[in-house]
Amino acid sequence: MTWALSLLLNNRDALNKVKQELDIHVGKDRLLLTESDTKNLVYLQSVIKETLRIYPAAPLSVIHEAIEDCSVSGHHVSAGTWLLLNLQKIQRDPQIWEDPLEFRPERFMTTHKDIDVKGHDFELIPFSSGRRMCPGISFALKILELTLANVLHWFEIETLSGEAVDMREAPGLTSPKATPLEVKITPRLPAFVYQMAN
Ligand code: HEM
Repeated sequence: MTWALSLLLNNRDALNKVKQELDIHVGKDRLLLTESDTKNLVYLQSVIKETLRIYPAAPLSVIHEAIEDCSVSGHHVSAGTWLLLNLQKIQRDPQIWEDPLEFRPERFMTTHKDIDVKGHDFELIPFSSGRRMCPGISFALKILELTLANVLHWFEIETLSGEAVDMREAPGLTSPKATPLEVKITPRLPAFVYQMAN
């Protein structure tokens, strides 16, 4: 959530496209979005994929142990070896992704429109892949979509100083930001919509 909001604040064109999509598919006369709304928000879904590509919540997988001798890209791996996947490195690999550090949700509507995060496309595996991949994937994606969509529907969001968000990462198991994201929020919808919800 934090990285998605930070990326959108630093990429106002993308933020405006999300808002346009919300205006078209939800409108400004209703507050709460539900799951049936989010399926129409294809640009927002691309924003989430692109965020999980550049800033996967877990940059490294959990430790896996080879149960038998095997070979990975020509490297011999003995049974019992502990293996970690560097998911972030794969997802930022310039041999696979053009301008990998650029935030371009449009990739997932054009050149990479058939790539998803469900563990089948090995260039994008923020939830890892295979039998031990993240069991929380469906829950995480739904909650991300719903929360991000609702927050961006309800509020105009700006940085406090109007300056770009500091995108430095801190070391950690879960991709923390080096500095907290601080934003100012103001209502985006007409007052009666918030009053109806009380
Ligand atoms: C955007 C959100 C999330 C991301 C990107 C994510 C990513 C991951 C990754 C990469 C792994 C390691 C898998 C492997 O090494 O093969 C993992 C494991 C796991 N995740 Fe998630 N996760 C997320 C949210 C969640 C949620 C919401 C839950 C629970 C409700 C959850 C529960 C777990 C569990 C239990 C494991 C360990 C699975 C095992 O070792 O068998 N995750 N997750």
